[in-house]
Amino acid sequence: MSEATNDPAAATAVIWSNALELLRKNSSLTAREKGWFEGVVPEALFGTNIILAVENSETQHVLQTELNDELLQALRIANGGVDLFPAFKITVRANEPEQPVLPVTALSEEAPRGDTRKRQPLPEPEPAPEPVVVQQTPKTTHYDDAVVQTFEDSMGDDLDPSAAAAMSTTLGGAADVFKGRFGRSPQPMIDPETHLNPSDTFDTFVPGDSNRFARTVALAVAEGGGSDFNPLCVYGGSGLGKTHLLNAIGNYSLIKQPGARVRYVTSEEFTNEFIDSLRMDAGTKSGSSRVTAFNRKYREVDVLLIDDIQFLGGKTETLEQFFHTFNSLYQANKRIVIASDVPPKNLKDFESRLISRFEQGITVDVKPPDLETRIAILRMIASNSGMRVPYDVLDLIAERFTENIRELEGALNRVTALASLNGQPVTVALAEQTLQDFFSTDIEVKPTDIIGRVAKYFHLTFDDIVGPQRNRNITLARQIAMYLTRDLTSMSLVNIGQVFGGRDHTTVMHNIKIISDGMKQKQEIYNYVTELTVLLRQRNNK
Ligand SMILES: Nc1ncnc2c1ncn2[C@@H]1O[C@H](COP(=O)(O)OP(=O)(O)OP(=O)(O)O)[C@@H](O)[C@H]1O
Repeated sequence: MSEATNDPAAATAVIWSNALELLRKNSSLTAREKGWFEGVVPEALFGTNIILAVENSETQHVLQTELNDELLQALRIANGGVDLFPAFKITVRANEPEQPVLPVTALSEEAPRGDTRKRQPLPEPEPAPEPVVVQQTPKTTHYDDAVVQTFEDSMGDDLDPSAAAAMSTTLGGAADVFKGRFGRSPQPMIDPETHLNPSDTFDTFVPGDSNRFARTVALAVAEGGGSDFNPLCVYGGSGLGKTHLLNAIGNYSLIKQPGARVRYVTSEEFTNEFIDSLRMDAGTKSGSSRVTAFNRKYREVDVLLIDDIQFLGGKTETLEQFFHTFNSLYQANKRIVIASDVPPKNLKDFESRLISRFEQGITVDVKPPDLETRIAILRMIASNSGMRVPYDVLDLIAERFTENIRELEGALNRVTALASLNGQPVTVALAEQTLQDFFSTDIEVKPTDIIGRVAKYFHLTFDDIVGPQRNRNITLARQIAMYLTRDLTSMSLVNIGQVFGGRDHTTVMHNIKIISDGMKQKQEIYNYVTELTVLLRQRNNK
């Protein structure tokens, strides 16, 4: 990878460990072939060369001939897409018993062909380097014009203009604050064509031990790298960065190949679009024109990124459709990336033919981040938000929220919101006070509880919150309910949209952002969210 670190030894070790991991997962190599790489020790980087120490001339010969292509490919990917050539050095170790013994490999009980010498133990893992980011050329597209919105603009998605104006009045100076003190508020927009979120890039994805391999492979896929990674399946728990990685692949693919047809879709959207196409065709005499259009839309992309695939389980017709879409893209060498909450083999109610196709490529996981990574993520978010947050506050949040990065973000947002409202600096005491109700993160809250509780709080009905009405109070209540649903449950944006009367996930995202920003600007918004959170937590504690 092109991960820069000031320590050349650490950089060499990181590149080799990523390359080795890729070679271990390379399905075109047998276990015996993979064994040849296990005793290799990376020594140094010199320009475009990496010095690899091997134990004997036979290993060197095999790596330079039979396994040369695979080695070069892995090194190039691990080096961030830049060619890196191996230079071999044979190390003869004193005290090495000469008698032939079976090799020790991390992968297999089989010995690599012809290797009869004892293998060197694997090098001690290097300490994790400081998180660094891949330098990515900023994308200059129409987002640049679209991202900037005033507070009134930002109310627009779910409000008519008069209601927006009224709302702005109710919120007092909020609109002015948005335009004034904080300048123009950046509001990332989902690209209508690709459905990508331009904020989710490799630049903003902090690497750590929990996700480093997933990120390396994702970057390789975005670079257009090896067919061994097709399809790429990313799995892991909620809020650990799967959606972020999918978007990063899409965004980076567009940088590498500006004309590429990239499409991000959740499995719910895929299902809904398919059902709509069937329903619309049923009402016409024009044969299967809508289904044909649906097929064309998904079978003519260069990169298909499909999120939350687990939700397709048991949907027989949609799965059948997806199977054909998958085959058509796969055969045309188009890239397919899939995210799910479980590894492919554990996907429920999926036919084995589809699971085996998923397993043809590479499967990587994202795990809960360790403390250092959580701190690095919080530092990045804080620095991007422009708020001054002392490191001890970030450390405190990182220590308390361990399982889910979305919760980390939510906690930091609450702390900075309160500080901003009160014009106070962010301190550990303030963070302790703000977060005391949120430290227990294992309480399950249902979206219907949230909607019911928010409705009652604002003297409205459940139907008002999920219905189409756009008057001021209802809109605010609905936005707060959406924010709380995202904050207190692990539901995806698409699922939240469905619960809230079938709204689009971009509308949900937009409304959540309004409340997240509003909490920093307006005391009553902050109070509503805080009081409702406490009420919901108490209610669910009983
Ligand atoms: N390594 C990371 N660096 C920076 N931000 C991250 C990282 N991982 C996740 N995030 C952020 O955490 C939040 C949750 O991540 P994301 O939505 O990608 O999770 P997910 O695994 O897709 O969750 P779900 O399964 O619930 O949809 C996002 O705002 C994302 O940008």
